Amino acid sequence: MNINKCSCKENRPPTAGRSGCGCNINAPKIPMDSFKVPAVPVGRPLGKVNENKELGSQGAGPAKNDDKKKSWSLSDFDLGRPLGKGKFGNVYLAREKESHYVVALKVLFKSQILDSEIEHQVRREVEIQCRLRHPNILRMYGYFHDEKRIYLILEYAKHGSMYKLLKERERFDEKTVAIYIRDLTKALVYCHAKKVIHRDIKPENLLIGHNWELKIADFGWSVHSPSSRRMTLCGTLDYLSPEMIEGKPHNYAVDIWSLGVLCYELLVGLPPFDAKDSHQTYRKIRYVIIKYPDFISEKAKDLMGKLLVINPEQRLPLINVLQHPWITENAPEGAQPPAFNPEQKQL
Ligand SMILES: Nc1ncnc2c1ncn2[C@@H]1O[C@H](COP(=O)(O)OP(=O)(O)OP(=O)(O)O)[C@@H](O)[C@H]1O
Repeated sequence: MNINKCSCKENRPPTAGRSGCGCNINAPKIPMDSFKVPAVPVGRPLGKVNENKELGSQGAGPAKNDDKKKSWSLSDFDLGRPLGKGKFGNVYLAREKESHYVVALKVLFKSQILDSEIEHQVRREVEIQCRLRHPNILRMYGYFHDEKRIYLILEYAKHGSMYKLLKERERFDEKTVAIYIRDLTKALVYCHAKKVIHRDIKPENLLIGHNWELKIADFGWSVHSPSSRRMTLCGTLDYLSPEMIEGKPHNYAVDIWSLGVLCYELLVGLPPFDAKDSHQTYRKIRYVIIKYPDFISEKAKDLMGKLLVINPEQRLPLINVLQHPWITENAPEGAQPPAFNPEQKQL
């Protein structure tokens, strides 16, 4: 096991509040110019974006009516306020000029991507996310690039990241978590049916949409299965499965493990294997040492206990997660996540 600094140049900084690289140094390199879209001049179009004009998260997205114009460019969009800062660039609210469709434009700097040797990761994120269509998966409508930047045209998730919401709320009640877990499970069933393993499910990679629904984002670490790709690890291991931290081959079951970790973190406010250093976390994951606070119900513990199982073959299949009594009782079909407002009391 390598839980020290990884030898790759990725140097993925820890996410606020935890670390967790899981870089993949063995993935094939794909040159930047494989983004075969004509370069467009960089110019910052002016214009005020009214985010309430969003067409809704289930809309078809911005469409190109003009057949002659095969690709997007920055001049197709009015840029609005920054939505957040990522490791390799920023995300802006934007509106497609013709359709007035509101999107999030993720701007990545090519120089940083090349320096960090993560072209393969960006390319994989684009290839995989563009193909997926599910109400609980953030849509990627397309991409374009210019000399210095790559632009990803993403569905706009109005309520930002799950990580931020969890920090504000500290933890969620069981009904809310059951709805998030039900929806995430459905999205993972869909991904796995398309032979995509996400491999990086955690609150930082989940966004909250217009109707407070959960959306899986960030497919940078996902792979098509079967895959011979391995992950080299560095940083904190919070969401990684026992087989991953031990560098063993892994499959779809890694997403089932992280579903269990997520369920715990959303209910408790801290991940189950949280410890003062990564060696302690490693030991806790390896022997599945979990302490449940008194306020966690028996049924919730039962579900988490069936997900957080060392042997990947013995983890509860996703389809059975949807039939588990904790899910069916707390998140019956049609139950939607609650709307939160900052004045609402925490639990
Ligand atoms: N589609 C979106 N809609 C709304 N807000 C978004 C969207 N995408 C990103 N954001 C906001 O921008 C922040 C940074 O996003 P970004 O994906 O660049 O971060 P990141 O986790 O560092 O990504 P990566 O790991 O891919 O570099 C998010 O935490 C979120 O608050």
